[in-house]
Amino acid sequence: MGAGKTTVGKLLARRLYRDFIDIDEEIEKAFGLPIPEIFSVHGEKAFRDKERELIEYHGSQPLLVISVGGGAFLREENRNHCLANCTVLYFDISWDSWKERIHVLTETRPLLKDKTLQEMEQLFRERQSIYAANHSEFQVDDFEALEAAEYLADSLKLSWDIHAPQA
Ligand SMILES: Nc1ncnc2c1ncn2[C@@H]1O[C@H](COP(=O)(O)OP(=O)(O)OP(=O)(O)O)[C@@H](O)[C@H]1O
Ligand SMILES: O=C(O)C1=C[C@@H](O)[C@@H](O)[C@H](O)C1
Ligand SMILES: [Mg+2]
Repeated sequence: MGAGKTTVGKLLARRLYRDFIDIDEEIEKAFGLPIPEIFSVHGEKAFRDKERELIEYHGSQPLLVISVGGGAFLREENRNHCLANCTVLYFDISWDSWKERIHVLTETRPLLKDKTLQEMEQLFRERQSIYAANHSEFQVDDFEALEAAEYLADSLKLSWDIHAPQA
């Protein structure tokens, strides 16, 4: 959560000439409400069910850059679907860097609401293992968003050049 998937994903899509889909934004459109209100009015389960449905749909479309929400991989079906149909990039951020971002995250991320710093650290650390379900890890700490997008675009292009089927 808050590692930069939406910010960098949007920039990366532009560099790869791909359309960009942000699953959180699609969920908000589906409910016609911002995320904190979806959680308070409909509950987290309704949010997660819609997230599941939209990941299944968009994650099956070709040639997209998709940003999922920070909790999407808590569900095994989401992990399996993305791993089977997409190239999954994990944005790894250290606790020290993440701590600096808390102030911009708390208003819009209901799971951080009313949590102490210690409780946030616990949530941050207990989630690390689920993010091991990926195809490639990217350490975001030392990159500005634009640099991160450029680095990822170059890496993906290089990997496509190396692995492209021979004509
Ligand atoms: N590389 C970066 N360096 C500094 N700040 C960044 C960077 N990437 C994103 N940010 C800032 O961090 C905040 C969270 O970024 P963003 O919303 O892209 O995260 P996210 O991974 O999509 O989060 P979520 O999992 O909640 O969807 C934003 O305020 C954004 O401007
Ligand atoms: O990490 C999470 O569980 C979440 C992250 C956000 O992207 C949103 O999907 C929502 O606030 C939940
Ligand atoms: Mg996001």
